[in-house]
Amino acid sequence: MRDNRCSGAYLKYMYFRNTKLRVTTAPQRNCSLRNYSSPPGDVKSLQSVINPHISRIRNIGIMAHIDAGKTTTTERMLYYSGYIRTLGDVDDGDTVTDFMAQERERGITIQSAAVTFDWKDYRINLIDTPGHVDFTVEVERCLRVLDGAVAVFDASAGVEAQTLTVWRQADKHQIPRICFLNKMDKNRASFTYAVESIKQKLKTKPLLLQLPIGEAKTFRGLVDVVTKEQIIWKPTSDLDDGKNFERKLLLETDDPNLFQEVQDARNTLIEQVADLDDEFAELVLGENSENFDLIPADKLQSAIRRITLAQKAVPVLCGSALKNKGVQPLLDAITLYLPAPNERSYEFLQWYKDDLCALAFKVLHDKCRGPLVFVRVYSGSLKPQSAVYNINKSCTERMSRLLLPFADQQIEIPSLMPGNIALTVGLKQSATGDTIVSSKASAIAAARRAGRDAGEKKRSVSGVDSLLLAGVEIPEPVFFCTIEPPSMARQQDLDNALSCLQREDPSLKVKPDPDTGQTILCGMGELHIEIIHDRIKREYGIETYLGPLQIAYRETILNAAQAKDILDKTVGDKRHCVTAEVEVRPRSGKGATTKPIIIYADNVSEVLPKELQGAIENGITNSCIQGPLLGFPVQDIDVTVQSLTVHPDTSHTMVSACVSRCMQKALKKAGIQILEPLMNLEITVSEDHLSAALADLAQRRGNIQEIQSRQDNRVVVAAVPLAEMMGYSTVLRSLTSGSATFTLELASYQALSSQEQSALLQRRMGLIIKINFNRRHVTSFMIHCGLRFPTASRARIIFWSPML
Ligand SMILES: Nc1nc2c(ncn2[C@@H]2O[C@H](COP(=O)(O)OP(=O)(O)OP(=O)(O)O)[C@@H](O)[C@H]2O)c(=O)[nH]1
Repeated sequence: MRDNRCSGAYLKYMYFRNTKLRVTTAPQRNCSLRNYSSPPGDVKSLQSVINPHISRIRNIGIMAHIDAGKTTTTERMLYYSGYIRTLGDVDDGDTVTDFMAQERERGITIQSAAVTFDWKDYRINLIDTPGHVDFTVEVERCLRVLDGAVAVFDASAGVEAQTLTVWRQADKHQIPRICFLNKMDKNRASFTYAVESIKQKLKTKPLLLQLPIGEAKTFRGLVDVVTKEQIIWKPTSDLDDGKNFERKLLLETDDPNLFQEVQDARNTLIEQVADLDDEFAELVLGENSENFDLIPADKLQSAIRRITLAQKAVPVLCGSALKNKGVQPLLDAITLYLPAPNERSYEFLQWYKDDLCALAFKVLHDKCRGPLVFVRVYSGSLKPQSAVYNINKSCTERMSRLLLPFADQQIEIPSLMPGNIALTVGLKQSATGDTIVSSKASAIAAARRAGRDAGEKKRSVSGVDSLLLAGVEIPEPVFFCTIEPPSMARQQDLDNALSCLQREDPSLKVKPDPDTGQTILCGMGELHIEIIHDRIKREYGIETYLGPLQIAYRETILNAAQAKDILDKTVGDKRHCVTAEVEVRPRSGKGATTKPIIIYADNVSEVLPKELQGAIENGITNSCIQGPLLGFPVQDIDVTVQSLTVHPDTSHTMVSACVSRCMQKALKKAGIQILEPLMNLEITVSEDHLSAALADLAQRRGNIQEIQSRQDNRVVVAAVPLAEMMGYSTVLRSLTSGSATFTLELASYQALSSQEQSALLQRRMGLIIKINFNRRHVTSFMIHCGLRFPTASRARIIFWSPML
């Protein structure tokens, strides 16, 4: 029976043979306490539980389009490995990895969850990642520290929009992968269709290691193409949990058609592998050239492993996680074909030798223990009660404890060796993407080695910069809205809550509105902002008010322009005097970057000290954060600093201020064009509802690019301005009786037409009106109109609105 206690902090004890480990649970999470049993009986000692040999570790992620079955597959893995005694279900909201209240209520994964378990003689550190496009950053930061991944597909849908995104992310981090065609039990599930779509859309070479026995309702098992064994799941009398299956050689007499199919599939696999692996090709061309049946399964498996690690092809398996079929062979394949941490090559490891080098990749906030920082150790070891040095923050921090993660529960451990992932307690400064080493001296020594290396290779790597493990690029948010506490007295609490949430979620941006002083929340999508709002209420007990969701437009310039500015100010007894002259030009080519490219005229660069250059660049960058027309970031501009004269006593702050003012003048002169986010939209809709969906798209300035067939459904691929997509899910649901699904992803920024631009300007600027309100009226007025109010001065409000 499942224990559903929720509440404050508690401790329980886990026994590894005779050693008792303390297990703690994050207190603030609304969780159902799961029944974790002790690890499998063949674990020899505590040491082998905590830090298995590196070759026996698999750090893997589960990634896919939304609803492909990642969490269901993960839950089965935990069950078969013995870490949970009862199977949870996404639809019942009781899986181990979806432990946040919002995840359980909505049946979707929002944050990645790490679990550690053993399968046969291997330690698997697994991260279940979200599939919704609003949480793509969450996927990427996990991929950054993983050595391999399982891409899960809905076998009735093949490759879907978000699969492409996560596949590209895995390509970027060069992660070897296995494909798992899930939902083989579903109506319209098709192994052939899914494989074909992997070939076509992911442009990869699938290696079919299994064939399904039956499809949709008749799906009952698999054939292992490598060993020619059939695997059939047999329900026991009262429990069909998938633990009971039979593996035996497939004989021609069992099923002559299937036998022939498997024979052909094995021959094709051998030819494919021989094409991609020279060592195996020699074997095939030598003594076994006449009869492929004689090629030993282990030789074929080793070659498939080499090919997978080199990312020349991807093994494909299939099953139905929900119907408890195919997960144990998937676990075997993870240990067989995905790399151990020491099989991945990282250039930086040679600079650290045996010193500690770790990457912080995720932060969780625990109300009692403070920030819990997830780290992956690449070299050296981590020990509790020790000091570590954060290279990004240039600070030394003390780590008090080390914990192994089991979703929302953790086990305290005495050390962490290379290749492993764990949680640290006590690191207050470290954030996602920070590189952690043992001491400042160790960082300097590694920087020296890296510098020597760079010199030998004639590359320019500047000292400590080369030591930073690449973090994760955080895309600019596309939505924003104001957020208000219920009363001024709770503003500080709200600020604290937001800063904790920001550390957990680097894609969440919080900034003050320079006009009104209000807090602005910027996020990756409607769902993202909704979840943050909900978390503030549940986890921090603050009922906040959100302004209407607005689009994060961009600004750019139409022409080149020059401007000159003189700043002459005396502060105290010091005279600060700067004269700056800049030219701005639109950048050709599509970059969509808000970072201006800065060039110096020869007469400036010749005499420019480094600190002064920093001040100039600060001024230029700051002026691009808020464009001159509507205050949106300015993108795609080149800047030339044509001249600069600075009085000897002038502070760098004054230089920045003067350059920034000069830039604002130049930008205004150059003429501003507003750019709006253009989204890639993919709608999967039945033939019956296709015309309704297309007619609606036409009214949303949608540009339909392609209509594809996906089994019995149609997939509409279109580009639509984000401004037209507010509340689209409700409209699409009513148009298609809830049968259609869609994904939306930022494609680019496009220029607004002059009419659209002036309509936007009117909407946003309107009239300047002064009103006197008391506090209660302000709040209710704000909810109804969603206008922009200054938090600081409640009584006298100045805002812009065309409505009044
Ligand atoms: N028919 C069928 N349904 C499945 C299977 N696996 C999962 N499902 C269902 O698909 C839905 C989504 O499952 P999840 O495991 O939450 O999928 P997910 O990929 O983790 O979803 P997100 O994390 O929200 O992207 C649930 O209703 C599951 O019950 C399967 O093998 N067959």
